[in-house]
Amino acid sequence: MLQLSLTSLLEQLDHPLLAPSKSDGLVLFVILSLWATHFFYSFGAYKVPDSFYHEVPQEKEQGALSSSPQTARNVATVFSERELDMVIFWGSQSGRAEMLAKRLAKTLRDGFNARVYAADLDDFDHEHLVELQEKHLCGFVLSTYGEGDPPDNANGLWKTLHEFQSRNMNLSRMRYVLFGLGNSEYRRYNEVAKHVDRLLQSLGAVRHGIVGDGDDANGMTEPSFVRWRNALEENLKADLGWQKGEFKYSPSFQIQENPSTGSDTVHLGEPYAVGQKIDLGSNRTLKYKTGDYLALWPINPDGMVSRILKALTLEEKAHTPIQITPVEALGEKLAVPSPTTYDALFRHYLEICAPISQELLADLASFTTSRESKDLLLRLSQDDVTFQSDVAARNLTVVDVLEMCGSKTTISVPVSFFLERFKPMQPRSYSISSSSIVSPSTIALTVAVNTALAENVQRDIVEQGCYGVATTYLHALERSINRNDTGNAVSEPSSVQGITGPRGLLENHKIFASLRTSDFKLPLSSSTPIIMIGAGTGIAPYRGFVQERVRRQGLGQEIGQTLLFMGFRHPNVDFVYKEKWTKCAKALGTDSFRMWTAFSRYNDKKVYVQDRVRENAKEILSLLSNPTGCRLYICGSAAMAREVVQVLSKARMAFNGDNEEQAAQWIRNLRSSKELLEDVWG
Ligand SMILES: Cc1cc2nc3c(=O)[nH]c(=O)nc-3n(C[C@H](O)[C@H](O)[C@H](O)COP(=O)(O)O)c2cc1C
Repeated sequence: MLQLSLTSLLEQLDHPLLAPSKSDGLVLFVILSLWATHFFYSFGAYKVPDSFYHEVPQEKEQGALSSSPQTARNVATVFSERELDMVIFWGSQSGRAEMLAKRLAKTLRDGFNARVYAADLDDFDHEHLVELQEKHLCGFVLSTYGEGDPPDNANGLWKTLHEFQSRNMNLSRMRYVLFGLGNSEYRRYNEVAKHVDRLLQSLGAVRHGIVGDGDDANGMTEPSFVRWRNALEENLKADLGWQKGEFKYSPSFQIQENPSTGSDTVHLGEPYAVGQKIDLGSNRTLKYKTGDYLALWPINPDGMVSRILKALTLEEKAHTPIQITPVEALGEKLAVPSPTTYDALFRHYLEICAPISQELLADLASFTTSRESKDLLLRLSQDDVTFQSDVAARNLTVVDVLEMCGSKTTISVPVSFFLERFKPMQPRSYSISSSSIVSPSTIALTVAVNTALAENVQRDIVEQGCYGVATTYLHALERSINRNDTGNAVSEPSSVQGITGPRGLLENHKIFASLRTSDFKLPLSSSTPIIMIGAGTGIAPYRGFVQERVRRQGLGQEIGQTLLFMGFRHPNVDFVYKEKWTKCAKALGTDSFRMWTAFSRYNDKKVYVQDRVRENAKEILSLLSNPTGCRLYICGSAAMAREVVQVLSKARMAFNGDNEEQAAQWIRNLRSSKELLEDVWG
């Protein structure tokens, strides 16, 4: 997991490096846009994979739940002082567990009229768990990362529970419920929740209900969570005597319209991460390195913003300054800046383009006064099959659903609900696909865009469903540059405000972005052999790698074996950089550079990149045993990476006589020595 301190997260990118120019980066982008049109006509809408949300800045404020700073980090004191029924802790890296913990707290508050709060694990010192009383119920919503590791903000709990175990401590007064988030494509599926449960059980703590598990691999996180929560509600009634009352929405945030707010203090869309004002413009010497990431802050398109403002009848007040404050007693933290405006809130600070969940649909039903709308929302949300076909398959967003319900007369959703239930806008990380020595002042990205959809969105042609917010934004930017250069609009992007940014900060095609370093780097010596394996946009960093090797060869350096394995769907659809690879092959010579392609939708026989790896496994193994070193890269989906690793392990067993454990150890060694570098998602 990559980490960045928030202060270094963003710079205003008026440095020429990150203001896209018409050269390499954008030429590249045009090529890709054309490719992407075909690609997505055939295979559906583009969604930015969850794993692009690499980091969630964890708030470091202390004691949000307690009145006294001395006792703020002691959960037992917080329970007593605030007369709480339950605290639900989240351990989350990219925000999903956090969101679920907050939702659970809200559902239990509104449904049971209980005093339930969600809290960041990092805000507490967990040795105080021993002071809990039996009436104090704890909830844990925990995701798993890396090799079955806890998310950063769960490290404290992890360490404390291990210490408790080694000291034979007793937690028998502790009562808890637990839901884990993971992805069964990973070897250690949901390991953190399972392990925390084992630790708590061994310490004598009492669990209510089962350990819930949401599997990202098959999109089951959401339905599993809802099922687990429904069962939990039954447990709370049966075991703890909690009583369900009439649903009563209690806003966690107060919104005050304040037209006289000084305009200088209003946040109009400048990047913001919890509690942090982002430093704009302090760094004028940005430099990237081949293999780094560009983290881009996207902007929701005008069409979506105006549709949501209309659905909430806020159009007239779109630019009125609003002050947002947490309702004190609830202790919920605000993840967007205040004061701001409704327009900036929906344009810059909330992820309103995400696909709507089953649970959100059900919750929207409580805000409608129309029987018809209520029935529609409940029907769509309660039946899994109908939800899949009528909502999920169409990638519907909250905006689509509000429009389906008609005007404000039939559904009136408070803005506070959006603040509670929608993720704050997060930057998307893209592997940079240019070489810093070949193209030091222009960054190239390899991005798949549904161009037809993106253009409709930019032209305000109402298009239902969600799409990649960042890629649509990049596409609009590219179109805007082309229009300006030729004076001849290719399309007429209406997202002018989005493109020029708040207070015109992004005029002349600038973007809010930051550089993120990575380990995914070329070896120091260009004579070291490299093996690159990737599929889809996973080939992005390899473009930069190969460019760099060609340049180094031009400078007279010796170039080691350079093997490239690429997986695409169809040679005429998504085989990007075809000519570039051919040119590189010529430049480097076939002694140094060789490439293999695998197409999964070309012939009757589906061929995947791992099949090409299998065919060439002997040579790959031999290069990896090169005494002077070799580097193996895998970039793309986690499923593909796992298959590739499996193929190599099997080859190792076949050719080197390893048993299964020895082959697994060989892979572990490659990883720890950084001879094997992986950049995977999903
Ligand atoms: C880099 C990375 C590593 C992951 N490692 C694991 C893993 O070892 N085991 C697992 O079950 N899930 C793993 N996952 C899946 C996450 O746990 C899952 O996507 C979860 O919903 C993320 O929740 P969060 O947003 O609260 O952090 C990994 C995800 C990423 C992006």
